[in-house]
Amino acid sequence: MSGTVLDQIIQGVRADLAERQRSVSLADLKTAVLEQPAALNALAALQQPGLAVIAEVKRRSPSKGELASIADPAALARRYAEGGAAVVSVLTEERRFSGTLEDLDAVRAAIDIPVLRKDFTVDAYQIWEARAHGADLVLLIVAALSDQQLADFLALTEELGMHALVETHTAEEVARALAVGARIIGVNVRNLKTLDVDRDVFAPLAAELPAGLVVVAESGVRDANDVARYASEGATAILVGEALVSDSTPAERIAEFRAVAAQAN
Ligand SMILES: O=C(O)c1ccccc1NCC(=O)[C@H](O)[C@H](O)COP(=O)(O)O
Repeated sequence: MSGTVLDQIIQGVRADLAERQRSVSLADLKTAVLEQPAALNALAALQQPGLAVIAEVKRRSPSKGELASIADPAALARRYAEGGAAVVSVLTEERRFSGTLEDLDAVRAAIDIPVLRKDFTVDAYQIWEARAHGADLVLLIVAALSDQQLADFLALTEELGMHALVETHTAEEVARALAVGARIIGVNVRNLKTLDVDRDVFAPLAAELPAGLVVVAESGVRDANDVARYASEGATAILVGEALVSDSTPAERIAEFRAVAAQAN
């Protein structure tokens, strides 16, 4: 298989997507969307005072392999919500992350805070699918999309009453996210093309972002020191996977992260 890690992931995502498209038509998804309650306001949840925590349900990853078995994603999501998470992120990519749309359904049914469908969005079908499964927020990775796709997918997301976490990793990607009017911008310190994690990536990119946006520091949060650092560098939210799924008391960890950030500012 050739190309970057991101290219390889997307190749698998497209193959799995084609399979789902064969079994569930877009028309059926649109009907399912009509039957869903309105999306929760993830933007408002992320704008509440204090550092917002997006807590991720993540079983495995290309960089670390197996992280946690997570037999009951709903139970984990409830613990995240009890700890004060603003949003729960559910990885639904199957090949590399062992996530499923069933995980999304289970989490959606278990909590009443916004849910992020975390996947590699390359087709509008996935946005309809996210809403049909109760998601309030979708991920748009700038590196994986053209400017036109980014604008179209953001517009569709908002038409469906959801919000988008628009993920960047470079100054050029930040400029592209701003150009389409993204209001929730993530800076992923993990380079999805190489898997390198470099926490120094966050501060200069966060400094480019105008006040009033939700600025999410994504990846590489190991402990309270990392949280304090991201908060002092301008993060208004953090997205945490590994540190929470490998902790026996994730609710307490989230509460600790929020308390630490309050002191850092
Ligand atoms: O986590 C990976 O190895 C990974 C590899 C390739 C593409 C995406 C990847 N992760 C997605 C994420 O952005 C993270 O799950 C998320 O930011 C949480 O990261 P962490 O707290 O470091 O688990």
